[in-house]
Amino acid sequence: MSISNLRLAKKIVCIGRNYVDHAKELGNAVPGKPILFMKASTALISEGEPIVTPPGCTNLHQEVELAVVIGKLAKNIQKSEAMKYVAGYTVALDMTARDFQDEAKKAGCPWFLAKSFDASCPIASFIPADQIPNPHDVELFCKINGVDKQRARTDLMIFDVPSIIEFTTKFVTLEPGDLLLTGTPAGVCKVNPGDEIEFGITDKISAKFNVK
Ligand SMILES: O=C(O)/C=C/C(=O)CC(=O)C(=O)O
Ligand SMILES: [Mg+2]
Repeated sequence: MSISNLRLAKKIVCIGRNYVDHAKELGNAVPGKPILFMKASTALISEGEPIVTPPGCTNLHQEVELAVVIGKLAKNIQKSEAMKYVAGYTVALDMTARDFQDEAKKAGCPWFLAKSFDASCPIASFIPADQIPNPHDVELFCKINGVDKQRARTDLMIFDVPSIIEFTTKFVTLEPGDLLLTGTPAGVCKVNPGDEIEFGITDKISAKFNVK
């Protein structure tokens, strides 16, 4: 497989509540260890395809996130070795049906439908690792209809990329092409059909998607 074809990812592993301000804006405690969940690969969409509101959802949120692209098979990887397994990066939206998630949280049920519905993971293009020497020194942004909603530097992550890889690969083998979404900063909000969402890594990449 070609690592740069992000649509070939087998798994999309996501980290939740990885920025203090985002954990707080949703009234959550700051986690002591990474919170992991997954999106199906059928969640991936590329520019030109619409973000489709899932049936019955009345509170669809955008979450801009730095995404790490895994370059080689990774199992039980120590933090000190972790960056050798990173082929590159992209930027993604972790689209979230917040009403489904709130309902699932209240019932103590999984977030699967809230997070993994079709078209819930719009992605930009691949950036090779050498073009981002330090993934904790970039700025993420997200605009809705041209208005800034999210803008934050990735040094605000609670768990950095090597810590996430070490923690994840204790439990789950990561395969070439898999995507690791590293959590969203503050500023998530309701998006509506007809909205245009533009997001990216400042001075590196951006992408635009429309909500249907
Ligand atoms: O705990 C919640 O209410 C919501 C958490 C998330 O949706 C977590 C993320 O996906 C994130 O922080 O990026
Ligand atoms: Mg997220």
